[in-house]
Amino acid sequence: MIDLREALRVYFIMGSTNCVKNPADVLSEAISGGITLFQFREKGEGAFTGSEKYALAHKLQTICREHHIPFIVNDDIELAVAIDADGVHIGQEDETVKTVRAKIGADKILGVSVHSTEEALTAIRDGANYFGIGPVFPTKTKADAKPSRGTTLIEKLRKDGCETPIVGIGGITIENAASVIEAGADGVSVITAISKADSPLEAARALRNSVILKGMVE
Ligand SMILES: Nc1nc(C(F)(F)F)ncc1COP(=O)(O)OP(=O)(O)O
Ligand SMILES: [Mg+2]
Repeated sequence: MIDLREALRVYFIMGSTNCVKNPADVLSEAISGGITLFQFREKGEGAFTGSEKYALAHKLQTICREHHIPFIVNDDIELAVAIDADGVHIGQEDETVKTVRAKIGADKILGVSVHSTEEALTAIRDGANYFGIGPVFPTKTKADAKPSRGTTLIEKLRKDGCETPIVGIGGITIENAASVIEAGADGVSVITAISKADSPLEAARALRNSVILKGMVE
């Protein structure tokens, strides 16, 4: 298993509906800019389905493989298994952690969205490798997002001694990303801040610089 604390640092999440430019070009630029992990999240109005979704997933996975960037699939466990993704990310409304862990096997990455200590404890008990916590700030990207809660839960889990890798999500920008790390997260995840940037490369680079503490991973 890769070192998730490092891999979660600059976590880009995207699907075709989040991009202005060609998704493959956006991902290539984001990788050049220094993202450390990628999540394929093809859902919502106008998203690809079926064979087109598989084709895009395979195309983006190939780009990630060429650059040794782990490729995570959001929600779609069947797709993840079919293309041998590096892992999956699920929320509280998706299949249970226990079921998904059984489907993907022991050495794949399993990320879970958690919104409380109870959800975090259950996720760990059932085999999660990292937590997605948010929305930290208001977001327009996820239509059914819960109200933003700042970094309260991240700070609480760390104060209670939780050592599980955590990535913050929701409305994170180059300007507010450092505060999420200071609160105790190992990384930040973004969609729009990179996918809708004029230069996804520059946006990824700026985001990386804002969260990579000097002297750590350069
Ligand atoms: N996709 C996500 N990725 C992360 C990650 F940790 F990777 F940053 N955290 C949270 C979510 C939200 O996951 P979920 O609650 O299932 O909603 P959706 O399926 O609409 O994304
Ligand atoms: Mg989900």
